[in-house]
Amino acid sequence: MIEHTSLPGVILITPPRFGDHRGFFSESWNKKKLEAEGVNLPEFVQDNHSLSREKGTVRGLHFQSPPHAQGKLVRCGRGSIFDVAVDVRKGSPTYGQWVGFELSFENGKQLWIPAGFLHGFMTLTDDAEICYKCTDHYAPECDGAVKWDSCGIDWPIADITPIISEKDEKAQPLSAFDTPFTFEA
Ligand SMILES: Cc1cn([C@H]2C[C@H](O)[C@@H](COP(=O)(O)OP(=O)(O)O[C@H]3O[C@H](C)C(=O)[C@H](O)[C@H]3O)O2)c(=O)[nH]c1=O
Repeated sequence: MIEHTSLPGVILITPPRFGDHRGFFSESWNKKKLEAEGVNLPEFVQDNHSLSREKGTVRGLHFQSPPHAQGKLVRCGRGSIFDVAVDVRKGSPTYGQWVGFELSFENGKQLWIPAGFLHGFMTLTDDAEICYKCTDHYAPECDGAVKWDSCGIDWPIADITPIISEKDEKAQPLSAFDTPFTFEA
């Protein structure tokens, strides 16, 4: 159920599914069971849900700066996405490094992204829905974005002009980004 990634702190979580002739049941979030596997996540205070209608949509790379930095536990409830985390903590030995994974309704995988990492995704199907838990509330004054194609990410659908928001269109490249996060060893 737990897979640590090449970015320490970023974790893949795959809750078990109990299938039967009707379909399946899964506990999509169970604090006690995760802690039993040594995964202690901060308290979640807000759940988000977004739908991206078309394949090739990119949302991100986003963050909220302190004092409202957010950790996120992301899952894909319909369709499929390529979900990405980028380490932007000042002083981190993995600063600027990224990991990306396919999260889908089919594979049931979830990605835990701690505060101090950028988060973004590219949809691999039409009608991709994500549901994600956040460790702090939305704070527009702390909301920020880094240009989706400025971190060397190997996005799975190459040579496309993704569908992105006006905010993401205007985002600054990672090279110009002055991170508000520090690395706590
Ligand atoms: C994030 C957020 C947004 N909003 C409102 C603000 C806008 O009127 C509207 C769309 O917001 P935005 O364009 O920022 O939504 P996304 O592009 O999906 O942004 C999110 O996508 C990336 C991948 C993330 O990880 C963040 O959670 C978040 O930045 O929802 C709220 O009311 N509450 C919220 O928590």
